[in-house]
Amino acid sequence: MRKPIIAGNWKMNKLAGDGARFVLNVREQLPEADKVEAVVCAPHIHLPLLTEAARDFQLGIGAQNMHFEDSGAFTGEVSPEMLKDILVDYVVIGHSERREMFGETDDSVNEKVKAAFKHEITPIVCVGETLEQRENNETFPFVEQQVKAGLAGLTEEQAKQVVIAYEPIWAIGTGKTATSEEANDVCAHIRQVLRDTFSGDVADAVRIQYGGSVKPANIDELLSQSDIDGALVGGASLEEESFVKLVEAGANA
Ligand SMILES: O=C(CO)COP(=O)(O)O
Repeated sequence: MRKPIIAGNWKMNKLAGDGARFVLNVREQLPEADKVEAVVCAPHIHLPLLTEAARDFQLGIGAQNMHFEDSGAFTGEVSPEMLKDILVDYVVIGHSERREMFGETDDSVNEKVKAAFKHEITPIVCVGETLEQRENNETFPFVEQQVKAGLAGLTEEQAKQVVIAYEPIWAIGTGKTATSEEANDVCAHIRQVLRDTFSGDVADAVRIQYGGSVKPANIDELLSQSDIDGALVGGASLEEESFVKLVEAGANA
């Protein structure tokens, strides 16, 4: 049984103090950590306050990006070593907004995934097609190559720990959700790719999240699907009440 993982992606929202208050407020309301993994991915500048607020409590704190080098002349960047130093446990890698707007490529995603493992940070690797690719029936091959390239060179033990977030770009922030069947078909295909590339054990172990306009009203149906093990949530993760509801849905899935 794969433990569901519900992660909020705050994107470029909230001030640090609001973020810390959010963590302090929700931590008592979240369900038992043995039933669900709850994570909040916040802007870098919030992370020290958030990891402090979440200390001794089972709410994971994640970054939304990082560089792959430990240190060096990379003005404006944050390294995996710096994230680990302030007790960050997760990092979102290859979000479509970073691929579209900040030049993230499959190669840089792969470098970052390997760097995350070097520092024992769990990578949440994002994949997903554009509307045009979906309409041209390119979803499966496109997502397949994103998964293969992103996870290239990992050992089986590392691959098992990766979290993959399938986020169809046309469903992000648009209010359009893929139907749960559409989402599940792609997640099942990703699992098949993991089986063919690594092994059945890896395919059985990897958690695959769906992301794109997930909210309390639609999460149950998404999580009831065979190959959807969680959600990566933007807008609906910003309010405490709806974040708690989403995590509760994960615990009941
Ligand atoms: O991009 C997303 C999460 O990473 C999805 O965002 P929304 O939930 O706001 O559609």
